[in-house]
Amino acid sequence: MRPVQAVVDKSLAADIRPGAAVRLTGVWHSSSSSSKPPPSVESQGGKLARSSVAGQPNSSDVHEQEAAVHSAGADQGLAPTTAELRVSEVEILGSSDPQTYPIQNKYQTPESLRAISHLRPRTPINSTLLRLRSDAMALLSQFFFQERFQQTHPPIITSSDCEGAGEAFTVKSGGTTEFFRDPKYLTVSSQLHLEALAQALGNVWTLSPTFRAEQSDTSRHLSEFYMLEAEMSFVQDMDEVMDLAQRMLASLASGLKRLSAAQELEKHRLDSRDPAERLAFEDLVDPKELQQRWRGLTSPKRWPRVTYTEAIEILQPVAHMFEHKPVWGSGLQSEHEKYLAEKIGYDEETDAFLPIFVTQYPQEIKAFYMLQSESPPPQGQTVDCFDLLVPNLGELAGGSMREHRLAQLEDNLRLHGLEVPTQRKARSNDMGWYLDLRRWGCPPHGGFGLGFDRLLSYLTGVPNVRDVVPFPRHFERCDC
Ligand SMILES: NC(=O)C[C@H](N)C(=O)O
Repeated sequence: MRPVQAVVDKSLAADIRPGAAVRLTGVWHSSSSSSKPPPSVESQGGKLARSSVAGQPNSSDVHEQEAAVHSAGADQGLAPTTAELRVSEVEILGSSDPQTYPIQNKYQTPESLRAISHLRPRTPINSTLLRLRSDAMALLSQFFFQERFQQTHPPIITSSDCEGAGEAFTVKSGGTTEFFRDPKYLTVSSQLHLEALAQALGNVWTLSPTFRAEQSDTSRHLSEFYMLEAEMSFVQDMDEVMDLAQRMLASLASGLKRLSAAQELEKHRLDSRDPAERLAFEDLVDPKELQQRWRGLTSPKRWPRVTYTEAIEILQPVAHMFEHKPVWGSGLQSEHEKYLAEKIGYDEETDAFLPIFVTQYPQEIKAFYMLQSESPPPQGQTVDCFDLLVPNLGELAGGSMREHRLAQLEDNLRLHGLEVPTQRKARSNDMGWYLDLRRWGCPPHGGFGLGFDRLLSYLTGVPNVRDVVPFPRHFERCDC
């Protein structure tokens, strides 16, 4: 769709109250004669909502604009072929009282806008972010379609906590968990179900809502978030999975660059003349760093891969910089992850931040389903897994090779203190079904999960993940 801009005389502009839904009719001025914008456009809350009727533009009749009504928004993009509608008639379709309309044409803090998440998408910056989110979904679908992955719908209500971290929300009906006979949970990861589907369909992927009852009130955590998960069958080794993650992100970033929402975001970033443009732009990542991120994502270089053991060796000499001491056998803290991403990921030659893969973590601190590494370091047994780390944010994605052999998977369950089901029982709440997958023809396989909202926050430089989702849910907040 072509971006359009409405130009309204001051006399008519007075009729367009902040928040009102209007239809604007007039004459088109177009810099490209091939396009055919409609004779009128509709606008809601200051954004052009949609074109109403198809028709022929008339580009002959436009003079210098007298008043480009930015108070009414009327701004759908910035591409050079922007069409201008010189408005001669304003029809009010839905009135709005400017005295009580909560979106003011002045700076409002991101926090105050989060409190009105039902109206926040009407602000220029937020609607741009949500359009960019939509573009990203379309590009990812295209990428996986081209890679011949099947998109699937794994369940939201599940019988197990895949990650075993005790962070699952329990599903209740009328105050009890009786509805399904046994307690059920909102999914923390679709991985186990994707494994079942990958055995049947070949490579699969999903972008699904995921839930974690983590009491982490940070700019990186949501209780309801979207996770992109991919599972590959018949995989030789984990390099194939990491290669896929890099290809996917590179293709997404280069696709986004060409679309108007990303360009529009750049315009909002640069244009601070209109106070409304600055909405939600507090603590924005420095534009130089943002470019370094995008250069890294689209770099033809292979992203660095270091083992967890090597990472600990890098961290230990600078242990004084951290609150938590880096020791082999403990998880990497987010301060460690950020340091590693900046230190290892910075590519001087291209002035870019390449995301980095940290691989082979100790088995004890990782999930039961991961495959043991064949040649672990002297410090202890590790598993074939990876975390994808980026500067300022830390972990963006995590993946692994899955233990595909029944006996070894049972050993892993024991090692993690989990129950080993002997035989699949109908209606049971245990992991029997997951072991069944190993019982009958399980090829080596692996996959990853990537936090989609975190990715958008990384791509846009909007530091708080709550500002790239329409209705954020997080610890102690679920307002509408
Ligand atoms: N699909 C995945 O590999 C994601 C993994 N289960 C996680 O939640 O981190």
